[in-house]
Amino acid sequence: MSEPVLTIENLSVDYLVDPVVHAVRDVSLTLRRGEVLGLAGESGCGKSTLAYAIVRLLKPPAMITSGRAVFHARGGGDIDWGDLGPEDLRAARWDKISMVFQGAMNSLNPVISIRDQFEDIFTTHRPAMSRRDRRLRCGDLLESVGVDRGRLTSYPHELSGGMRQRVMIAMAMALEPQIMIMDEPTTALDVVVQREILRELTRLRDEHGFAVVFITHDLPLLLEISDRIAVMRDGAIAELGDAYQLYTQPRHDYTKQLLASFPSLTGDRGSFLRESA
Ligand SMILES: Nc1ncnc2c1ncn2[C@@H]1O[C@H](COP(=O)(O)OP(=O)(O)OP(=O)(O)O)[C@@H](O)[C@H]1O
Repeated sequence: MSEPVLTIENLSVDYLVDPVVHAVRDVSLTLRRGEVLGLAGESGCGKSTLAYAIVRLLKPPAMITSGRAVFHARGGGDIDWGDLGPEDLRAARWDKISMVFQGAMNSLNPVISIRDQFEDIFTTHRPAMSRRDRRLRCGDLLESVGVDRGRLTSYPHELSGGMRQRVMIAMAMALEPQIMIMDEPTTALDVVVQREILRELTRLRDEHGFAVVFITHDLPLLLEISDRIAVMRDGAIAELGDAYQLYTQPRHDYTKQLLASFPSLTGDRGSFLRESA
């Protein structure tokens, strides 16, 4: 069992509306170095709120009412994200933990070339890097997600949705973070493109060893790519376990219900599942 890279302790988030929404309730979990942790659960169960809370990207009326998320640096040393000021948080976000959120591909600025948006990450976070190295690195990163480096001069509208999402993943990897949080990163894409991107992601994870928190309501997909899965219900973790075990021997009634709600899961058992060791 590998060491932890992130520990979430008793995290709770409310939306201060009337009546108050308890979106995340007392969530504790450990993310291990290099693992893919899937977060499953039906719409509205609090998956995105938890993800945003981890990186402190929540805006009012959301409020973290208790708990903390502690990042464990590779060389030792813990960083409690709640202790960071706005500047340190901004710096740590791409560097230590990066994010690809739902519809991220639409967050690319349409009037700025891919290269300029990409290089901006390095000019901001790695100011000492030479222009030549920056360019080289942007091209390498793009190729690592299966996009030709010639595309750097393109504008976002000249790329397909799948390509734009790949660009976002490449950007999220730019500073070699130890954690990537992905909230429905491929939902807007067709199934074939989705598969290709996820295959790339798994390969990149194997190569670079970053941990991934992968959020989707698509349980079959999650079973396929995750090492462990946390099932959320009403803001709390109902069950957390090894993906294969959760599929073959779900303990919680809610997990059983969730599994049963996907017809594809009642077919040929294991046909889409990575065989567990
Ligand atoms: N800005 C907001 N104001 C009030 N309530 C909110 C706000 N954003 C989310 N909520 C509520 O918080 C709860 C958790 O929402 P959240 O988006 O985290 O769930 P989710 O599991 O990610 O859902 P989905 O899969 O649909 O994205 C839901 O009840 C939602 O209605």
